[in-house]
Amino acid sequence: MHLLKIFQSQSRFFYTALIGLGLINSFTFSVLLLFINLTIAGKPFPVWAQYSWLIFFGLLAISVVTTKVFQTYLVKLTQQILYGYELNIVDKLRFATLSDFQKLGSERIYTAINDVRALGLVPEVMIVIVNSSIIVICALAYLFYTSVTGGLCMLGLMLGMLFFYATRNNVIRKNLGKVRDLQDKYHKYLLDLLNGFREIKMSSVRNQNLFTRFIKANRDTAKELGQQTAVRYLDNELIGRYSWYVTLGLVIFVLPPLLNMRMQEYSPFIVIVLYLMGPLSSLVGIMTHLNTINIAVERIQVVEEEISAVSGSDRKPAVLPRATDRFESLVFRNICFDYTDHLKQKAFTVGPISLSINKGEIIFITGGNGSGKTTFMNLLIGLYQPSAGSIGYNGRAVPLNEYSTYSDRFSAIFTNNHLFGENYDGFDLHTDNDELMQYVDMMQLRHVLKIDANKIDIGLSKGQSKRLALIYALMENRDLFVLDEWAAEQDPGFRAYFYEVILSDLKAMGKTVIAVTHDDHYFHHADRIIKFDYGTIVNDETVSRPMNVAKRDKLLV
Ligand SMILES: Nc1ncnc2c1ncn2[C@@H]1O[C@H](COP(=O)(O)OP(=O)(O)OP(=O)(O)O)[C@@H](O)[C@H]1O
Repeated sequence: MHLLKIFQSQSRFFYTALIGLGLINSFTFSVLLLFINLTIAGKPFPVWAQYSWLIFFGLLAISVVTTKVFQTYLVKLTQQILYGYELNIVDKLRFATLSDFQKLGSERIYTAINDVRALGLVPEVMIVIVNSSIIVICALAYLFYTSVTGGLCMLGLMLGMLFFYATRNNVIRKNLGKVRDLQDKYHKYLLDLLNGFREIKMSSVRNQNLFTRFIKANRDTAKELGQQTAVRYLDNELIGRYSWYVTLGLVIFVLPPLLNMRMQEYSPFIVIVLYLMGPLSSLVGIMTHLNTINIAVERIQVVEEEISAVSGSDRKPAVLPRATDRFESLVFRNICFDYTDHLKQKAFTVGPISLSINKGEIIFITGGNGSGKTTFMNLLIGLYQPSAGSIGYNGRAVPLNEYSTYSDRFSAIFTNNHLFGENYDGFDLHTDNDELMQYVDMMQLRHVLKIDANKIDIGLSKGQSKRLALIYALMENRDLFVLDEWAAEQDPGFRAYFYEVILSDLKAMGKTVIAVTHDDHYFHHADRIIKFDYGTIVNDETVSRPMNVAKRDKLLV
């Protein structure tokens, strides 16, 4: 039923079209049945008997055309829903906060998008269900018209079969649900294998355990359940088909003596039993697909609701406005962020943090492992929303619904930065772009980067990929640079060049840089050093930065 509501919500003509198809086909199938029985009984068609062949083929043509029109409408509607769901999930996802996205888990998103594909089965399933059910109803009605007792017998038999199938189908659905849960976990293990390939290769125990205890165990259980389900389905089909032959036998051998019927009276029963065989087996056969669709719809809904809840679509601006004002100052007022465990209990709190950052400052963030540096950076750039406190940008408090535009003020390079395979930023990536080539030279990558067709090849070492990320950051032309251990992967020569040349160049360009670093050897190149411990700032001091021009010139050679 839920599926029907989804279709109606997408097209207000859906129920009308469904009822239209139902009425036309009910009429067609009833008349066809009447034709068959009258022919067997040797009676003429009650109206326009001389044109009966025309009526027969005319009705068939109407039914084919109606079904074809409905089918095409349904296919279009299904594809619209299918692609709509896909885009909707991705669209909502991009407005989720980072912490909510991390809680959701990427494997859930992958499987939800896979589930959406199951909706492609809807047109076939719906046409079979509508047409087969109409034939069954028409045949039953005709039987009642012929003989109430016979009709009651047949109805009783069908209800019995329906109960039998419904009970068996419950078990099948539960099994399919379990298979689907196993699929979620399987995706998770696969992501571990693909993302942690190096780590897997480095431990034969880990390698073996991942395969045997997780992937293989998961697939074995799924296979077992899959086999049970397939056997049950086939048993259903087999039982359905043969019980119908048994019904035919009862109609031929038991019904006539029991009800004292003559051949002319019970021949309609035989015709109807034969007439129903095809639709009934189609209905039983389509149950597999129907179950798959229902499970997929349930799962998509759950994931969609979860994504809706975290995406804050109410906070989503229709069009993201670009940040145009230049940076002057930023103030953190008692900002806190709570990490919660699976019971929603506070596990770790970063904050309260109060500080101010002014234009042109070079700030180094230091502190031991787990002291809260990354969390602070994520709060600073608006990826995490604080649980308490407020951020002031250029003297104005930033409301939650402006976080996405607030984030637009920063160019951030994370510890595990990701370079995109496509030019999503729309940069001008051609060798005749002087600005680009100036930054390429600044990063000493002129002979390393392959710049071609408005793209830059991303097959680079970690250090080089961070340099390319800095080129992109420069091309974004934002005022605030946030770098998380950027220099850690650079060779000693380039690291020195970064602290001694690049940072001062950024400052000269009017940039404000906030960088997490452990390179205490270069701390004197900062204007300020902020130290974190146990989630709070324990030291915030201004440093004087000596200008060593001779050394700078040497590094630039
Ligand atoms: N996703 C998370 N879920 C729960 N707690 C977390 C999560 N991420 C971080 N924490 C907690 O927050 C604390 C601070 O983490 P954070 O990553 O900000 O520290 P850090 O100083 O950047 O550490 P490192 O230098 O090791 O990256 C950690 O000690 C941890 O207890």
